[in-house]
Amino acid sequence: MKRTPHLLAIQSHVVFGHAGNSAAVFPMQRVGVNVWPLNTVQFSNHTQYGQWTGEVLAPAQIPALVNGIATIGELGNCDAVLSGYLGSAAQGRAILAVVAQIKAANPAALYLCDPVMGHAEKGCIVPEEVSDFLREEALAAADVLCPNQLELDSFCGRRAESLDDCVAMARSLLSRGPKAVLVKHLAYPDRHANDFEMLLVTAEGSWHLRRPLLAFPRQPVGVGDLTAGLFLARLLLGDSWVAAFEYSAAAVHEVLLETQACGSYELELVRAQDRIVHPRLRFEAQRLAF
Ligand SMILES: Nc1ncnc2c1ncn2[C@@H]1O[C@H](COP(=O)(O)OP(=O)(O)O)[C@@H](O)[C@H]1O
Ligand SMILES: Cc1ncc(COP(=O)(O)O)c(C=O)c1O
Ligand SMILES: [Mg+2]
Repeated sequence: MKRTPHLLAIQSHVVFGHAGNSAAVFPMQRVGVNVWPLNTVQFSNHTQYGQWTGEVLAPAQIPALVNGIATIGELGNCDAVLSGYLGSAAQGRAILAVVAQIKAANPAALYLCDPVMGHAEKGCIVPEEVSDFLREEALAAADVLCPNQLELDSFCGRRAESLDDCVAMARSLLSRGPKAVLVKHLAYPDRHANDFEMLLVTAEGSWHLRRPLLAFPRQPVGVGDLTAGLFLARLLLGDSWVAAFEYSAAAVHEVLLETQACGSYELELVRAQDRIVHPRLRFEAQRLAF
C-alpha cells in the first residue's frame, strides 16, 4: 500500500472563515495528505475585514513544537514544510531553522514558501519586516516559491511589463534558490480581460494557464493559500510539476464557482469538497517557447 505523505503547514489560523491553514488544511487532508498544522497566528478572522482579535505565536514556540515531534521520533516522517502568512520575521527565521532540521532528518523533504507580503490596498496586513525576511532570507531556502504578481515584483525589484517579462522574472528567481516558481495570479499590462492567468517556471520549461475570471462583489481571501496547499499536496502524492499545477487551478476554480453561486465572501470549502478532489473541468497548461 502506498504511504500517505505528511506535511508540516506553518501559517495563519482564523477562528471564523478561511485563510492560511484555515483555507488549506481541510482541502489538503481531503486529497489525501496527513497535515501537521502549526499556526503562526490565531486571529478571529482574516485581516481583510479591517479588524480582528487574537495573537501572534511566540517565535520560540516553533522550534519547541517541532522538537516535541522530534522527541517522539516522528520528524523523519515529514515529507514537506509549507510556510505562508507570518506574524513576524523572527517566526520566519525559526521556520528556516526547522526546515534545516527536517531536511537533516529526511533529505528528500521539500520546502514550499508562499511569500505572503500583504497588500495594503486590499487590506491584507503583514508586518513590513516579514517582506524583508522573505526577500533576503526565505527565497534562498525555498525549493518551491508561490508568489502572486505583487510578490514576484517585490522579489525582482521592478514591475512586470509583459507575459514574457513575468517569465523572465520568475526564471531569474530559479538561480537564487527555488527549483520551481508558481505565480498564482499574473497581473501585467494589456493582459486578457476575461482570464485569470497563472505561470509555472522550472528548470525544464515554462507553462502558462488560463481559467475564467469570475465576478465577485468582494474578492474572496485565502485563494492563494488554497492554491499553494493543493499544489504541494499533489506534488507529494506523486504528480509532476505540470500535473500539480493544472490540478490546483481546476480545484481552486471549483471552490470559487461554489463561493460565487452561494454569494459568499468566505470560500465555500465544505460545500465544494467533493469537487476539490474531482474537479469537473481541466485547464491545460500551455508550454511557452521561452
Ligand atoms: N477565477 C477567478 N476569478 C476572479 N477572481 C479570482 C479568481 N481566482 C482568484 N481570484 C482572486 O484573485 C485574487 C488573487 O490574489 P493575489 O493577491 O494575486 O494572490 P493571493 O491569493 O496569493 O493573495 C484574490 O483576490 C482571489 O480572490
Ligand atoms: C490571516 C491571513 N492569513 C492569510 C492571508 C492570505 O490570504 P491569500 O491566500 O488571499 O493571500 C490573509 C490575507 O488577508 C490573512 O489575513
Ligand atoms: Mg497570498
